[in-house]
Amino acid sequence: MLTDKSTNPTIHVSSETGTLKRLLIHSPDGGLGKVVPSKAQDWLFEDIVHLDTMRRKEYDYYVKILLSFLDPGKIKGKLAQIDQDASRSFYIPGSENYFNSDYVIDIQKLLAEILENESVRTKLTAAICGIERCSYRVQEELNGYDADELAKIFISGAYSGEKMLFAPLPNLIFMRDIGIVINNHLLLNKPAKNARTRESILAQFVFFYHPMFAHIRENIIEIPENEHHFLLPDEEKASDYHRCTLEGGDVMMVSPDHLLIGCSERTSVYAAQQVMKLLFQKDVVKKITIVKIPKKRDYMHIDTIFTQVKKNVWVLLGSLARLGDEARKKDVLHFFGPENTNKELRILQFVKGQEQTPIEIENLEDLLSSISTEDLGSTEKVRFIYSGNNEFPYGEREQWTDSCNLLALKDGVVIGYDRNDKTLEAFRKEGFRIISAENLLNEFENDRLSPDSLTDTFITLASAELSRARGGSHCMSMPVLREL
Ligand SMILES: NC(=O)NCCC[C@H](N)C(=O)O
Repeated sequence: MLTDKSTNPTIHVSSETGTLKRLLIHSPDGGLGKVVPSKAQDWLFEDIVHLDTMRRKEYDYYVKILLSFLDPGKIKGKLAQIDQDASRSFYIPGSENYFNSDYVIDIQKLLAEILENESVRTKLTAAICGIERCSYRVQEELNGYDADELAKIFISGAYSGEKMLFAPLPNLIFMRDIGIVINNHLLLNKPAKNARTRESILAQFVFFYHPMFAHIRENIIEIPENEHHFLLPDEEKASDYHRCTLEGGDVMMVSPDHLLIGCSERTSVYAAQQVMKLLFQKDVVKKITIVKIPKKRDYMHIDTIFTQVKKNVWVLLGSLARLGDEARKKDVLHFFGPENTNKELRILQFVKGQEQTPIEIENLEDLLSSISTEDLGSTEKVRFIYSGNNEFPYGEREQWTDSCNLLALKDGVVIGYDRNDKTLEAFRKEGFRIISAENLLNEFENDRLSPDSLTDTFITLASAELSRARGGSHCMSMPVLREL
């Protein structure tokens, strides 16, 4: 494995809760403030958002917490000064006071860096202008912009004078979905929704051209389209068995040998099969579990239904798990229900070399327990925390606002939204400290707590605006380096 100056790898992820060392993010850019009601749904937002509130009161805290854990020198002792700056220049790539961390990295910064290279700039500008149907003259004009400005235009869709050129990319804040690190390989996505196509082209260029990924270039995996794709009638093309789409929220690296892939509204069975074939061929993992969830906007990706909190602790949506199955079976007439009502979630596990004889796993809890005990070797009792404390109707309500979508900064220390009261109550009952990002930052600043000594903690993030974008902390992160 290639490394940076030290002997440590720069890209490697083989668990969901090992101490996070480096990740990609994207702070909400001007494009989010330009979503109009008539396009909100097409652009995969449920509502328009108030950009300034989303930044200052919500996302900026996410960044400050990430820096406190991953690159404390950038923030320690400077909190008051950062908070006083009305221009927020600390958070804006390319600005004078930008935090410019090598560990908490905004993709906009990497994009600007690759655009310094003339040949890359020309190619990427042509690619973007092609999909956005820009005239040749616009293409020439764009080529003349400096790298920082061009990166901003490609992401926000607007010139700095605010004039719009093409649609914004409001979903780029959900970095998880554009690619996923699997051990020392990087799997690129194939977005299911048109609104996310430009994101994946930008990501492709960043991963293939930025020096940060140069040593793993051979390890970048792109999923091949069905070779007969262009010959198929449109309705067949759309079927799950021919459509080739995959988004990062459906891929979870749970242990060095074991990968989960969700088949969902966004990730097709065909793409999952292709990924399985490639990863087994390249010997990247030994076991792949396919978790098929209902194709429903509410669920979107598997990371909206469950995430890992600690080696032996998971948060999940009860109605799709064993509890939900048991409740449905109590309904005496379930037997006559439409096919699949009684089995909304199916799990098949494939082991390399025995792909023809997969094992069906009965329910989510059984799968997650086996990951904790067999894959991760946890000897402690496996615990499940249910969305909304599994009380009707809070389980579904809080799942919709990302109660199950948590990012682990280290084993047992997670960050998630503050609005899911019943889920937080359930965490408290399981012995977790609940503390707001703002209070925790003050505790760090005054040396009353430290990231290293923190255990079993749920850090809450204000979420009135962020949750309208339909994703949580897990979705907003793309880990590239974690300890085991
Ligand atoms: N991994 C995730 O679940 N990502 C959330 C993506 C939300 C975004 N508005 C979308 O619909 O694609």
